[in-house]
Amino acid sequence: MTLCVRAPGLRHVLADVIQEVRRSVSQDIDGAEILHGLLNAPWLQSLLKALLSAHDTVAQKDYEPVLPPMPEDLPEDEEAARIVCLVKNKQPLGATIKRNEITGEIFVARVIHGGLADRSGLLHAGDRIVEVNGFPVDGMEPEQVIQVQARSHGTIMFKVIPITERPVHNQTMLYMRAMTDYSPQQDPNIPCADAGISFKKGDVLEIVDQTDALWWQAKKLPSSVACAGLIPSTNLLKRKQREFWWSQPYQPHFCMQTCEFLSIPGFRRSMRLCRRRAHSTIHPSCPTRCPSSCYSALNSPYEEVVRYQRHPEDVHRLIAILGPSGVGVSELRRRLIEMNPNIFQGAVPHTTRPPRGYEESGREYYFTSREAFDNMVYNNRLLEYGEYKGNLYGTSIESARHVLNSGKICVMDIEPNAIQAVRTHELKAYIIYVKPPPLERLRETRRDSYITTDYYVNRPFKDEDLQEMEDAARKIESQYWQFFDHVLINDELQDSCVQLLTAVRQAQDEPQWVPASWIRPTAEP
Ligand SMILES: Nc1ncnc2c1ncn2[C@@H]1O[C@H](COP(=O)(O)OP(=O)(O)OP(=O)(O)O)[C@@H](O)[C@H]1O
Repeated sequence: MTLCVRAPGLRHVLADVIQEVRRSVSQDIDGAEILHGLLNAPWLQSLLKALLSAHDTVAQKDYEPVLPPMPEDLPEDEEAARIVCLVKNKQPLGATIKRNEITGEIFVARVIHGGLADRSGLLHAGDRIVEVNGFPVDGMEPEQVIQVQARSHGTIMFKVIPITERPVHNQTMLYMRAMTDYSPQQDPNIPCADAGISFKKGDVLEIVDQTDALWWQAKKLPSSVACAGLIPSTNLLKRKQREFWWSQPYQPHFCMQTCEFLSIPGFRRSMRLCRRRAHSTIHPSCPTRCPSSCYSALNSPYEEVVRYQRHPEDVHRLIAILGPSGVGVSELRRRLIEMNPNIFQGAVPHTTRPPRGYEESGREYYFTSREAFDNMVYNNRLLEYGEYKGNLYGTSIESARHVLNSGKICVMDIEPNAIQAVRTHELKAYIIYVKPPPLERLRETRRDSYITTDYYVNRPFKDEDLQEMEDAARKIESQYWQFFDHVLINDELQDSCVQLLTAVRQAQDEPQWVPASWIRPTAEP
Protein backbone atom coordinates (compact mmCIF):
# COMPACT_ATOMS: atom_id res chain seq x y z
CA MET A 1 0.00 0.00 0.00
CA THR A 2 1.36 3.45 -0.85
CA LEU A 3 0.48 6.48 1.22
CA CYS A 4 -0.16 9.28 -1.23
CA VAL A 5 -0.28 12.23 1.18
CA ARG A 6 2.83 14.30 0.64
CA ALA A 7 4.31 16.85 3.03
CA PRO A 8 4.37 19.89 0.68
CA GLY A 9 0.59 20.17 1.09
CA LEU A 10 1.07 20.46 4.82
CA ARG A 11 3.75 23.12 4.32
CA HIS A 12 1.37 25.19 2.25
CA VAL A 13 -1.25 24.97 4.95
CA LEU A 14 1.28 26.16 7.52
CA ALA A 15 2.35 29.06 5.30
CA ASP A 16 -1.29 30.03 4.89
CA VAL A 17 -1.76 29.99 8.66
CA ILE A 18 1.22 32.31 9.17
CA GLN A 19 -0.08 34.59 6.45
CA GLU A 20 -3.50 34.69 8.11
CA VAL A 21 -1.99 35.47 11.52
CA ARG A 22 0.09 38.29 9.97
CA ARG A 23 -3.06 39.82 8.50
CA SER A 24 -4.70 39.69 11.96
CA VAL A 25 -1.73 41.55 13.45
CA SER A 26 -2.24 44.41 11.01
CA GLN A 27 -5.89 44.50 12.11
CA ASP A 28 -4.77 44.85 15.72
CA ILE A 29 -6.53 41.70 17.00
CA ASP A 30 -5.73 40.73 20.61
CA GLY A 31 -3.26 37.88 21.01
CA ALA A 32 -2.52 37.64 17.28
CA GLU A 33 0.88 39.25 17.75
CA ILE A 34 1.84 36.68 20.34
CA LEU A 35 0.74 33.84 18.09
CA HIS A 36 2.64 35.33 15.14
CA GLY A 37 5.78 35.58 17.23
CA LEU A 38 5.37 32.02 18.39
CA LEU A 39 4.93 30.59 14.90
CA ASN A 40 8.04 32.45 13.70
CA ALA A 41 10.17 31.34 16.64
CA PRO A 42 13.30 29.50 15.35
CA TRP A 43 12.86 26.58 17.79
CA LEU A 44 9.31 25.90 16.60
CA GLN A 45 10.36 26.25 12.97
CA SER A 46 13.11 23.63 13.37
CA LEU A 47 10.73 21.31 15.25
CA LEU A 48 8.15 21.56 12.48
CA LYS A 49 10.83 20.94 9.84
CA ALA A 50 11.90 17.73 11.58
CA LEU A 51 8.30 16.61 11.84
CA LEU A 52 7.63 17.26 8.19
CA SER A 53 10.76 15.45 7.07
CA ALA A 54 9.74 12.40 9.18
CA HIS A 55 6.34 12.57 7.56
CA ASP A 56 7.94 12.64 4.07
CA THR A 57 10.06 9.57 4.83
CA VAL A 58 7.07 7.56 6.00
CA ALA A 59 4.83 8.73 3.18
CA GLN A 60 7.31 7.70 0.47
CA LYS A 61 7.64 4.12 1.70
CA ASP A 62 5.87 1.24 -0.04
CA TYR A 63 4.09 -1.18 2.27
CA GLU A 64 3.55 -4.89 1.71
CA PRO A 65 1.50 -6.68 0.65
CA VAL A 66 0.13 -4.76 -2.30
CA LEU A 67 -3.60 -5.29 -2.63
CA PRO A 68 -4.85 -6.33 -6.09
CA PRO A 69 -6.28 -3.54 -8.24
CA MET A 70 -9.98 -2.90 -7.96
CA PRO A 71 -11.92 -4.61 -10.76
CA GLU A 72 -12.80 -2.06 -13.45
CA ASP A 73 -15.50 -3.99 -15.29
CA LEU A 74 -18.29 -3.55 -12.76
CA PRO A 75 -21.60 -3.35 -14.68
CA GLU A 76 -23.54 -0.12 -14.16
CA ASP A 77 -26.82 -1.82 -13.21
CA GLU A 78 -25.29 -4.13 -10.59
CA GLU A 79 -26.51 -3.98 -6.99
CA ALA A 80 -24.28 -1.82 -4.81
CA ALA A 81 -21.46 -4.22 -4.05
CA ARG A 82 -18.52 -3.90 -1.71
CA ILE A 83 -15.11 -5.23 -2.66
CA VAL A 84 -13.30 -6.43 0.43
CA CYS A 85 -9.61 -7.29 0.24
CA LEU A 86 -8.14 -9.00 3.26
CA VAL A 87 -4.55 -9.95 3.83
CA LYS A 88 -4.46 -13.52 5.09
CA ASN A 89 -1.86 -14.50 7.61
CA LYS A 90 -1.79 -17.79 9.51
CA GLN A 91 -5.02 -16.97 11.30
CA PRO A 92 -8.34 -18.26 10.02
CA LEU A 93 -10.65 -15.73 8.39
CA GLY A 94 -12.84 -15.58 11.50
CA ALA A 95 -16.20 -15.84 9.76
CA THR A 96 -18.62 -18.65 8.99
CA ILE A 97 -20.85 -18.84 5.94
CA LYS A 98 -24.21 -20.41 5.17
CA ARG A 99 -26.25 -21.14 2.06
CA ASN A 100 -29.84 -20.14 1.53
CA GLU A 101 -31.30 -23.49 0.55
CA ILE A 102 -34.00 -21.93 -1.65
CA THR A 103 -32.02 -19.29 -3.55
CA GLY A 104 -28.61 -20.97 -3.34
CA GLU A 105 -27.08 -17.66 -2.27
CA ILE A 106 -24.12 -17.67 0.10
CA PHE A 107 -24.18 -15.41 3.15
CA VAL A 108 -21.79 -14.54 5.95
CA ALA A 109 -23.43 -16.41 8.85
CA ARG A 110 -21.38 -14.81 11.59
CA VAL A 111 -18.21 -12.85 12.10
CA ILE A 112 -16.09 -14.06 15.00
CA HIS A 113 -15.29 -11.30 17.49
CA GLY A 114 -11.65 -10.29 17.39
CA GLY A 115 -10.95 -12.42 14.29
CA LEU A 116 -9.47 -11.18 11.00
CA ALA A 117 -12.80 -10.34 9.35
CA ASP A 118 -14.05 -8.57 12.47
CA ARG A 119 -10.93 -6.45 12.82
CA SER A 120 -11.19 -5.40 9.17
CA GLY A 121 -14.66 -4.00 9.94
CA LEU A 122 -15.63 -4.79 6.34
CA LEU A 123 -17.54 -8.07 6.58
CA HIS A 124 -20.75 -8.44 8.57
CA ALA A 125 -23.17 -11.21 9.39
CA GLY A 126 -25.86 -11.14 6.69
CA ASP A 127 -23.61 -9.82 3.86
CA ARG A 128 -24.21 -11.81 0.66
CA ILE A 129 -21.01 -13.15 -0.85
CA VAL A 130 -21.09 -12.90 -4.65
CA GLU A 131 -17.50 -13.71 -5.55
CA VAL A 132 -14.37 -14.98 -3.86
CA ASN A 133 -11.15 -14.09 -5.70
CA GLY A 134 -13.17 -13.49 -8.86
CA PHE A 135 -15.07 -16.84 -8.68
CA PRO A 136 -18.86 -16.49 -8.56
CA VAL A 137 -20.08 -18.51 -5.57
CA ASP A 138 -23.87 -18.55 -5.96
CA GLY A 139 -25.10 -22.14 -5.96
CA MET A 140 -21.89 -23.49 -4.46
CA GLU A 141 -21.90 -25.53 -1.27
CA PRO A 142 -20.39 -23.64 1.70
CA GLU A 143 -17.58 -26.25 1.77
CA GLN A 144 -16.66 -25.43 -1.84
CA VAL A 145 -16.55 -21.71 -1.03
CA ILE A 146 -14.27 -22.47 1.88
CA GLN A 147 -11.99 -24.43 -0.45
CA VAL A 148 -11.75 -21.48 -2.87
CA GLN A 149 -10.94 -19.26 0.05
CA ALA A 150 -8.41 -21.70 1.48
CA ARG A 151 -6.54 -21.92 -1.85
CA SER A 152 -5.73 -18.20 -1.84
CA HIS A 153 -2.43 -17.03 -0.43
CA GLY A 154 -1.54 -13.55 0.67
CA THR A 155 -4.68 -11.63 -0.11
CA ILE A 156 -8.24 -12.71 -0.54
CA MET A 157 -10.88 -10.65 -2.30
CA PHE A 158 -14.60 -10.87 -1.60
CA LYS A 159 -17.30 -9.18 -3.58
CA VAL A 160 -20.25 -8.82 -1.24
CA ILE A 161 -23.68 -7.25 -1.30
CA PRO A 162 -23.77 -5.63 2.14
CA ILE A 163 -26.68 -6.35 4.42
CA THR A 164 -28.99 -3.33 4.48
CA GLU A 165 -29.96 -3.35 8.14
CA ARG A 166 -27.24 -4.45 10.45
CA PRO A 167 -28.47 -5.62 13.90
CA VAL A 168 -27.64 -3.17 16.67
CA HIS A 169 -25.38 -4.67 19.32
CA ASN A 170 -26.15 -3.38 22.76
CA GLN A 171 -24.35 -6.23 24.41
CA THR A 172 -23.44 -5.80 28.04
CA MET A 173 -20.61 -7.73 29.64
CA LEU A 174 -21.84 -11.20 30.45
CA TYR A 175 -19.92 -13.97 32.17
CA MET A 176 -21.00 -17.58 32.54
CA ARG A 177 -19.57 -20.45 34.50
CA ALA A 178 -19.73 -23.71 32.53
CA MET A 179 -21.61 -26.39 34.44
CA THR A 180 -20.72 -29.06 31.90
CA ASP A 181 -17.85 -30.02 29.58
CA TYR A 182 -17.96 -29.23 25.88
CA SER A 183 -15.72 -30.10 22.96
CA PRO A 184 -16.41 -28.64 19.49
CA GLN A 185 -14.39 -31.45 17.90
CA GLN A 186 -16.96 -33.94 19.18
CA ASP A 187 -19.98 -31.90 18.15
CA PRO A 188 -21.15 -32.86 14.64
CA ASN A 189 -23.59 -29.92 14.56
CA ILE A 190 -21.22 -27.02 15.10
CA PRO A 191 -21.09 -24.79 11.98
CA CYS A 192 -17.27 -24.84 12.03
CA ALA A 193 -15.36 -26.97 14.55
CA ASP A 194 -12.22 -24.84 14.19
CA ALA A 195 -14.20 -21.77 15.20
CA GLY A 196 -15.45 -23.47 18.39
CA ILE A 197 -13.87 -23.39 21.82
CA SER A 198 -13.80 -26.26 24.24
CA PHE A 199 -14.48 -25.79 27.92
CA LYS A 200 -14.65 -27.79 31.10
CA LYS A 201 -16.96 -27.64 34.11
CA GLY A 202 -16.13 -24.64 36.24
CA ASP A 203 -14.48 -22.61 33.44
CA VAL A 204 -15.59 -19.00 33.31
CA LEU A 205 -16.60 -17.78 29.86
CA GLU A 206 -16.93 -14.18 28.71
CA ILE A 207 -19.89 -14.11 26.36
CA VAL A 208 -19.22 -11.52 23.67
CA ASP A 209 -22.13 -12.20 21.32
CA GLN A 210 -25.55 -13.71 21.87
CA THR A 211 -27.23 -12.52 18.68
CA ASP A 212 -27.52 -16.03 17.30
CA ALA A 213 -30.09 -18.10 19.20
CA LEU A 214 -28.05 -21.28 18.83
CA TRP A 215 -24.37 -20.34 18.75
CA TRP A 216 -22.89 -17.73 21.03
CA GLN A 217 -19.41 -16.30 20.82
CA ALA A 218 -17.25 -16.41 23.91
CA LYS A 219 -13.74 -16.26 25.31
CA LYS A 220 -12.51 -18.59 28.01
CA LEU A 221 -11.04 -16.68 30.96
CA PRO A 222 -8.33 -15.84 31.71
CA SER A 223 -7.82 -15.05 28.04
CA SER A 224 -4.92 -13.48 26.23
CA VAL A 225 -6.37 -14.05 22.77
CA ALA A 226 -8.31 -11.36 20.99
CA CYS A 227 -10.41 -13.80 19.02
CA ALA A 228 -13.60 -15.31 20.43
CA GLY A 229 -14.93 -18.79 19.60
CA LEU A 230 -18.29 -20.47 19.13
CA ILE A 231 -20.08 -22.15 22.03
CA PRO A 232 -23.60 -23.60 22.10
CA SER A 233 -26.23 -21.31 23.63
CA THR A 234 -28.00 -22.37 26.83
CA ASN A 235 -31.00 -23.60 24.88
CA LEU A 236 -28.93 -25.54 22.39
CA LEU A 237 -26.79 -27.16 25.07
CA LYS A 238 -29.89 -28.08 27.08
CA ARG A 239 -31.33 -29.67 23.96
CA LYS A 240 -28.11 -31.62 23.39
CA GLN A 241 -28.12 -32.77 27.00
CA ARG A 242 -31.74 -33.92 26.73
CA GLU A 243 -31.01 -35.82 23.51
CA PHE A 244 -27.96 -37.44 25.11
CA TRP A 245 -29.97 -38.34 28.22
CA TRP A 246 -32.71 -39.99 26.17
CA SER A 247 -30.20 -41.88 24.06
CA GLN A 248 -28.69 -43.56 27.12
CA PRO A 249 -29.89 -47.05 28.08
CA TYR A 250 -32.04 -47.00 31.21
CA GLN A 251 -30.07 -47.23 34.42
CA PRO A 252 -31.40 -46.85 37.91
CA HIS A 253 -30.26 -43.46 39.13
CA PHE A 254 -27.66 -43.64 41.87
CA CYS A 255 -26.98 -40.84 44.24
CA MET A 256 -23.67 -40.62 46.03
CA GLN A 257 -25.72 -41.04 49.15
CA THR A 258 -29.17 -40.35 50.42
CA CYS A 259 -30.39 -37.82 52.89
CA GLU A 260 -31.19 -40.51 55.43
CA PHE A 261 -27.51 -41.17 55.91
CA LEU A 262 -26.38 -37.65 55.61
CA SER A 263 -24.21 -36.62 58.47
CA ILE A 264 -23.37 -33.43 60.19
CA PRO A 265 -20.15 -31.51 60.01
CA GLY A 266 -18.05 -31.14 63.06
CA PHE A 267 -15.38 -32.74 65.12
CA ARG A 268 -17.63 -35.40 66.54
CA ARG A 269 -16.67 -38.92 65.76
CA SER A 270 -20.24 -40.19 65.53
CA MET A 271 -20.84 -37.73 62.74
CA ARG A 272 -17.85 -38.85 60.78
CA LEU A 273 -18.73 -42.49 61.20
CA CYS A 274 -22.20 -41.75 60.02
CA ARG A 275 -20.72 -40.05 56.99
CA ARG A 276 -18.40 -42.95 56.23
CA ARG A 277 -21.34 -45.33 56.37
CA ALA A 278 -23.20 -43.08 54.01
CA HIS A 279 -20.32 -43.12 51.53
CA SER A 280 -20.24 -46.88 51.35
CA THR A 281 -24.00 -47.17 51.01
CA ILE A 282 -25.43 -46.52 47.60
CA HIS A 283 -29.16 -46.28 47.38
CA PRO A 284 -31.18 -46.46 44.20
CA SER A 285 -33.45 -43.58 43.25
CA CYS A 286 -32.97 -40.09 44.43
CA PRO A 287 -35.48 -38.99 47.01
CA THR A 288 -37.26 -35.86 45.94
CA ARG A 289 -36.36 -34.08 49.11
CA CYS A 290 -32.72 -33.81 48.15
CA PRO A 291 -32.90 -32.94 44.48
CA SER A 292 -29.82 -30.79 44.76
CA SER A 293 -27.74 -33.85 45.42
CA CYS A 294 -28.38 -35.02 41.91
CA TYR A 295 -27.06 -32.19 39.79
CA SER A 296 -28.34 -33.80 36.67
CA ALA A 297 -27.49 -33.11 33.09
CA LEU A 298 -30.87 -31.49 32.71
CA ASN A 299 -29.96 -28.50 34.87
CA SER A 300 -28.80 -25.27 33.27
CA PRO A 301 -25.49 -25.80 31.46
CA TYR A 302 -24.28 -22.30 32.32
CA GLU A 303 -24.53 -20.20 35.45
CA GLU A 304 -24.27 -16.43 35.10
CA VAL A 305 -21.49 -15.14 37.33
CA VAL A 306 -20.17 -11.74 38.35
CA ARG A 307 -16.98 -10.59 40.00
CA TYR A 308 -17.66 -9.99 43.70
CA GLN A 309 -15.47 -8.63 46.43
CA ARG A 310 -16.75 -8.63 49.98
CA HIS A 311 -16.91 -5.18 51.53
CA PRO A 312 -14.73 -5.14 54.69
CA GLU A 313 -17.77 -4.19 56.77
CA ASP A 314 -19.95 -7.01 55.44
CA VAL A 315 -20.22 -10.35 57.23
CA HIS A 316 -17.71 -12.95 56.11
CA ARG A 317 -18.44 -15.55 53.50
CA LEU A 318 -19.17 -19.03 54.81
CA ILE A 319 -16.28 -21.42 54.24
CA ALA A 320 -17.52 -24.88 53.26
CA ILE A 321 -14.95 -27.67 53.04
CA LEU A 322 -15.64 -31.05 51.51
CA GLY A 323 -13.84 -34.09 50.16
CA PRO A 324 -13.98 -37.88 50.09
CA SER A 325 -14.09 -39.60 53.46
CA GLY A 326 -10.67 -39.87 55.10
CA VAL A 327 -8.96 -37.27 52.92
CA GLY A 328 -8.43 -34.91 55.86
CA VAL A 329 -11.37 -32.48 55.81
CA SER A 330 -11.92 -32.69 59.59
CA GLU A 331 -8.20 -32.49 60.31
CA LEU A 332 -7.74 -29.37 58.19
CA ARG A 333 -10.84 -27.71 59.57
CA ARG A 334 -9.83 -28.49 63.14
CA ARG A 335 -6.33 -27.10 62.62
CA LEU A 336 -7.70 -23.94 61.02
CA ILE A 337 -10.01 -23.22 63.94
CA GLU A 338 -7.34 -24.09 66.50
CA MET A 339 -4.95 -21.70 64.78
CA ASN A 340 -7.16 -18.76 65.68
CA PRO A 341 -10.46 -19.47 67.46
CA ASN A 342 -11.11 -15.73 67.67
CA ILE A 343 -11.44 -15.61 63.90
CA PHE A 344 -12.66 -19.08 62.90
CA GLN A 345 -15.57 -21.01 64.35
CA GLY A 346 -17.79 -23.94 63.43
CA ALA A 347 -21.60 -23.85 63.41
CA VAL A 348 -23.15 -25.66 66.37
CA PRO A 349 -25.43 -28.46 65.11
CA HIS A 350 -28.84 -29.52 66.42
CA THR A 351 -29.59 -33.05 67.62
CA THR A 352 -32.51 -34.99 68.99
CA ARG A 353 -30.22 -37.20 71.09
CA PRO A 354 -30.21 -36.54 74.82
CA PRO A 355 -27.22 -34.57 76.17
CA ARG A 356 -24.39 -36.45 77.86
CA GLY A 357 -23.22 -35.37 81.30
CA TYR A 358 -20.58 -32.88 80.25
CA GLU A 359 -22.48 -31.45 77.24
CA GLU A 360 -24.12 -28.05 77.27
CA SER A 361 -26.84 -26.94 74.88
CA GLY A 362 -25.42 -24.39 72.48
CA ARG A 363 -21.83 -25.58 72.96
CA GLU A 364 -21.53 -29.11 71.55
CA TYR A 365 -25.09 -29.20 70.16
CA TYR A 366 -28.43 -27.53 70.41
CA PHE A 367 -30.45 -30.33 72.04
CA THR A 368 -33.92 -30.30 70.63
CA SER A 369 -37.11 -32.37 70.44
CA ARG A 370 -37.90 -34.47 67.41
CA GLU A 371 -40.93 -32.32 66.70
CA ALA A 372 -38.87 -29.12 66.71
CA PHE A 373 -36.31 -30.81 64.49
CA ASP A 374 -38.98 -31.94 62.01
CA ASN A 375 -40.26 -28.40 61.94
CA MET A 376 -36.84 -27.11 60.95
CA VAL A 377 -36.68 -29.71 58.19
CA TYR A 378 -40.16 -28.79 57.03
CA ASN A 379 -39.31 -25.09 56.93
CA ASN A 380 -36.01 -25.66 55.09
CA ARG A 381 -34.00 -24.26 57.97
CA LEU A 382 -31.33 -26.96 57.82
CA LEU A 383 -28.30 -26.82 55.56
CA GLU A 384 -27.90 -30.56 55.97
CA TYR A 385 -29.30 -33.18 58.27
CA GLY A 386 -29.38 -36.91 58.79
CA GLU A 387 -30.16 -39.75 61.07
CA TYR A 388 -27.65 -41.85 62.97
CA LYS A 389 -28.57 -44.65 65.35
CA GLY A 390 -32.13 -43.37 65.66
CA ASN A 391 -31.19 -39.76 66.41
CA LEU A 392 -31.41 -36.79 64.08
CA TYR A 393 -28.53 -34.38 63.57
CA GLY A 394 -28.48 -31.23 61.48
CA THR A 395 -26.87 -27.82 61.03
CA SER A 396 -29.28 -24.93 60.75
CA ILE A 397 -28.92 -21.76 58.71
CA GLU A 398 -29.42 -19.83 61.98
CA SER A 399 -26.45 -21.60 63.51
CA ALA A 400 -24.16 -20.52 60.65
CA ARG A 401 -25.70 -17.04 60.70
CA HIS A 402 -25.03 -16.78 64.44
CA VAL A 403 -21.27 -17.29 63.84
CA LEU A 404 -21.18 -14.92 60.87
CA ASN A 405 -23.10 -12.19 62.71
CA SER A 406 -20.60 -12.38 65.58
CA GLY A 407 -17.95 -11.19 63.08
CA LYS A 408 -16.18 -14.56 62.84
CA ILE A 409 -15.62 -16.76 59.81
CA CYS A 410 -17.89 -19.79 59.93
CA VAL A 411 -16.04 -22.92 58.75
CA MET A 412 -18.15 -25.98 58.02
CA ASP A 413 -17.35 -29.36 56.56
CA ILE A 414 -20.20 -30.47 54.36
CA GLU A 415 -21.26 -33.33 52.18
CA PRO A 416 -21.36 -32.64 48.43
CA ASN A 417 -25.14 -32.72 48.35
CA ALA A 418 -25.27 -29.77 50.77
CA ILE A 419 -23.45 -27.55 48.26
CA GLN A 420 -26.65 -26.12 46.83
CA ALA A 421 -28.00 -25.35 50.29
CA VAL A 422 -24.99 -23.19 51.22
CA ARG A 423 -24.65 -21.45 47.84
CA THR A 424 -27.08 -18.69 48.71
CA HIS A 425 -27.24 -14.91 48.55
CA GLU A 426 -27.00 -14.78 52.35
CA LEU A 427 -24.18 -17.24 53.06
CA LYS A 428 -22.21 -16.75 49.83
CA ALA A 429 -20.36 -19.97 50.57
CA TYR A 430 -16.84 -20.36 49.28
CA ILE A 431 -16.44 -24.05 48.47
CA ILE A 432 -13.08 -25.68 49.11
CA TYR A 433 -12.62 -29.17 47.77
CA VAL A 434 -9.96 -31.29 49.45
CA LYS A 435 -8.56 -33.66 46.87
CA PRO A 436 -6.38 -36.68 47.65
CA PRO A 437 -2.90 -36.61 46.11
CA PRO A 438 -1.90 -39.46 43.73
CA LEU A 439 -2.06 -42.93 45.31
CA GLU A 440 1.70 -43.14 45.72
CA ARG A 441 1.76 -39.91 47.74
CA LEU A 442 -1.29 -41.01 49.75
CA ARG A 443 0.59 -44.16 50.79
CA GLU A 444 3.64 -42.15 51.81
CA THR A 445 1.90 -39.32 53.66
CA ARG A 446 -0.73 -41.45 55.45
CA ARG A 447 1.82 -44.02 56.73
CA ASP A 448 1.38 -42.86 60.34
CA SER A 449 -2.25 -41.70 60.06
CA TYR A 450 -5.32 -43.47 61.35
CA ILE A 451 -8.70 -44.05 59.80
CA THR A 452 -11.69 -44.11 62.11
CA THR A 453 -13.65 -47.27 61.32
CA ASP A 454 -15.90 -47.55 64.30
CA TYR A 455 -16.89 -45.36 67.21
CA TYR A 456 -13.96 -46.45 69.34
CA VAL A 457 -11.63 -47.88 66.70
CA ASN A 458 -8.86 -46.16 64.81
CA ARG A 459 -6.57 -48.23 62.66
CA PRO A 460 -3.83 -47.48 60.12
CA PHE A 461 -4.97 -46.85 56.54
CA LYS A 462 -5.00 -49.98 54.37
CA ASP A 463 -4.36 -49.88 50.66
CA GLU A 464 -8.05 -50.50 49.93
CA ASP A 465 -9.01 -47.47 52.09
CA LEU A 466 -6.80 -45.29 49.94
CA GLN A 467 -8.15 -46.83 46.75
CA GLU A 468 -11.69 -46.25 48.00
CA MET A 469 -10.79 -42.61 48.75
CA GLU A 470 -9.56 -42.17 45.18
CA ASP A 471 -12.73 -43.70 43.74
CA ALA A 472 -14.95 -41.53 45.93
CA ALA A 473 -12.93 -38.46 44.90
CA ARG A 474 -13.44 -39.29 41.23
CA LYS A 475 -17.21 -39.56 41.75
CA ILE A 476 -17.43 -36.29 43.65
CA GLU A 477 -15.34 -34.50 41.04
CA SER A 478 -17.39 -35.78 38.12
CA GLN A 479 -20.58 -34.51 39.71
CA TYR A 480 -19.60 -31.36 41.55
CA TRP A 481 -16.35 -29.93 40.12
CA GLN A 482 -18.16 -26.89 38.68
CA PHE A 483 -19.02 -25.66 42.18
CA PHE A 484 -15.51 -25.70 43.62
CA ASP A 485 -14.01 -22.28 44.23
CA HIS A 486 -10.72 -23.76 45.33
CA VAL A 487 -9.16 -27.21 45.00
CA LEU A 488 -6.66 -28.12 47.69
CA ILE A 489 -4.56 -31.23 47.17
CA ASN A 490 -3.96 -32.59 50.66
CA ASP A 491 -0.43 -33.92 50.29
CA GLU A 492 1.88 -32.63 53.06
CA LEU A 493 -0.33 -31.63 55.98
CA GLN A 494 1.63 -28.49 56.89
CA ASP A 495 1.53 -27.20 53.30
CA SER A 496 -2.18 -27.93 53.13
CA CYS A 497 -2.84 -25.88 56.28
CA VAL A 498 -0.99 -22.91 54.78
CA GLN A 499 -2.87 -23.32 51.52
CA LEU A 500 -6.18 -23.47 53.36
CA LEU A 501 -5.44 -20.32 55.29
CA THR A 502 -4.46 -18.50 52.09
CA ALA A 503 -7.61 -19.67 50.30
CA VAL A 504 -9.82 -18.53 53.17
CA ARG A 505 -8.16 -15.11 53.21
CA GLN A 506 -8.58 -14.76 49.44
CA ALA A 507 -12.24 -15.74 49.71
CA GLN A 508 -12.85 -12.90 52.15
CA ASP A 509 -10.58 -10.17 50.74
CA GLU A 510 -10.13 -10.71 47.01
CA PRO A 511 -12.55 -10.56 44.08
CA GLN A 512 -14.12 -13.90 43.18
CA TRP A 513 -16.62 -15.13 40.61
CA VAL A 514 -19.97 -15.72 42.29
CA PRO A 515 -23.45 -16.47 40.89
CA ALA A 516 -25.03 -13.27 39.57
CA SER A 517 -28.22 -14.17 41.45
CA TRP A 518 -26.38 -13.54 44.75
CA ILE A 519 -25.70 -9.95 43.76
CA ARG A 520 -28.68 -9.21 41.52
CA PRO A 521 -31.54 -11.22 42.99
CA THR A 522 -33.44 -10.83 39.71
CA ALA A 523 -30.75 -12.71 37.74
CA GLU A 524 -31.69 -16.26 36.80
CA PRO A 525 -30.24 -18.77 39.28
N1 LIG B 1 -1.99 -34.48 54.73
C1 LIG B 1 -2.07 -35.45 55.61
N2 LIG B 1 -1.01 -36.20 55.86
C2 LIG B 1 -1.08 -37.22 56.75
N3 LIG B 1 -2.19 -37.54 57.43
C3 LIG B 1 -3.29 -36.80 57.23
C4 LIG B 1 -3.28 -35.75 56.31
N4 LIG B 1 -4.52 -35.19 56.33
C5 LIG B 1 -5.26 -35.89 57.21
N5 LIG B 1 -4.52 -36.86 57.76
C6 LIG B 1 -4.96 -37.85 58.74
O1 LIG B 1 -5.85 -38.74 58.06
C7 LIG B 1 -6.83 -39.21 58.97
C8 LIG B 1 -8.21 -38.92 58.41
O2 LIG B 1 -8.39 -37.52 58.35
P1 LIG B 1 -9.77 -36.84 58.71
O3 LIG B 1 -10.36 -37.50 59.90
O4 LIG B 1 -9.59 -35.40 58.74
O5 LIG B 1 -10.59 -37.30 57.45
P2 LIG B 1 -11.96 -36.72 56.93
O6 LIG B 1 -11.74 -36.20 55.56
O7 LIG B 1 -12.56 -35.80 57.90
O8 LIG B 1 -12.80 -38.01 56.74
P3 LIG B 1 -14.10 -38.44 57.59
O9 LIG B 1 -15.10 -37.40 57.28
O10 LIG B 1 -14.42 -39.76 57.04
O11 LIG B 1 -13.66 -38.46 58.99
C9 LIG B 1 -6.58 -38.50 60.28
O12 LIG B 1 -5.83 -39.36 61.10
C10 LIG B 1 -5.75 -37.30 59.88
O13 LIG B 1 -4.90 -36.87 60.92
